[in-house]
Amino acid sequence: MAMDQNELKKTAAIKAAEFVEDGMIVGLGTGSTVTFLVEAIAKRVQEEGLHITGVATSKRTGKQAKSLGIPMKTIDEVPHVDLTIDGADEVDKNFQGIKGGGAAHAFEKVVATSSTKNIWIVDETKLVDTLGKFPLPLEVIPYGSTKVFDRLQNEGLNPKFRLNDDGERVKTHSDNYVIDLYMGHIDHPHLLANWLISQVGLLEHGLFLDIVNTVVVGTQDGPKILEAKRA
Ligand SMILES: O=C[C@H](O)[C@H](O)[C@H](O)COP(=O)(O)O
Repeated sequence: MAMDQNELKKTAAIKAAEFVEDGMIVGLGTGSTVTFLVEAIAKRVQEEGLHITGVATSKRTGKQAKSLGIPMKTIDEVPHVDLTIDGADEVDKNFQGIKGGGAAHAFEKVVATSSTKNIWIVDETKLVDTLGKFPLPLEVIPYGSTKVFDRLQNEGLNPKFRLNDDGERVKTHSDNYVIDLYMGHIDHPHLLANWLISQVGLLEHGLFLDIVNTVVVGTQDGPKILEAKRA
């Protein structure tokens, strides 16, 4: 019987947990795939006596990891991170990706860019030829956010403030808004990333470029480890 998306995510997460080694400081991403990862790492901590320190990228991940007995520190309390494992919303053939479906991309990028190695865990439906079908998340400070929004609209980037089920604007952990760009396809991710990050008031975007060299993909034939051929 075919595995559903959640089962595929779980197989990728369990496989990726094998990359964690004794003594490591491990960045733990955010999202449904990472929930399986945290369970798998916690199992190794409990059953194998694996000693690690976790660094969470969201309150949700931190709470889960702590409750399962993984010793945790904040990103500001550790000198560096050895390995970060996180989910992603889209990954292209060059291992460039979109993250932030759960609005955690700013914290995730802080941890990822402090990490010696980064691994993504995804199910096979997230592998794409061109990024951008998944709306690109931005984190924008509330002050002047309509000005940022207007600029994005004038550039034809099709922005929408992200709303919760009550119709209110979604807030990140830093109390900022999320604007999603409904672009359909992103032909030049680096150019777009550079333009976005130069916009005042726009704190961070969900393009994660040249960050990951290993992707563990949950497929119907089992988890597959993809390695980028990057210098
Ligand atoms: O902000 C959320 C993160 O970037 C997630 O890693 C991403 O959205 C993937 O989430 P999920 O594993 O739930 O599909």
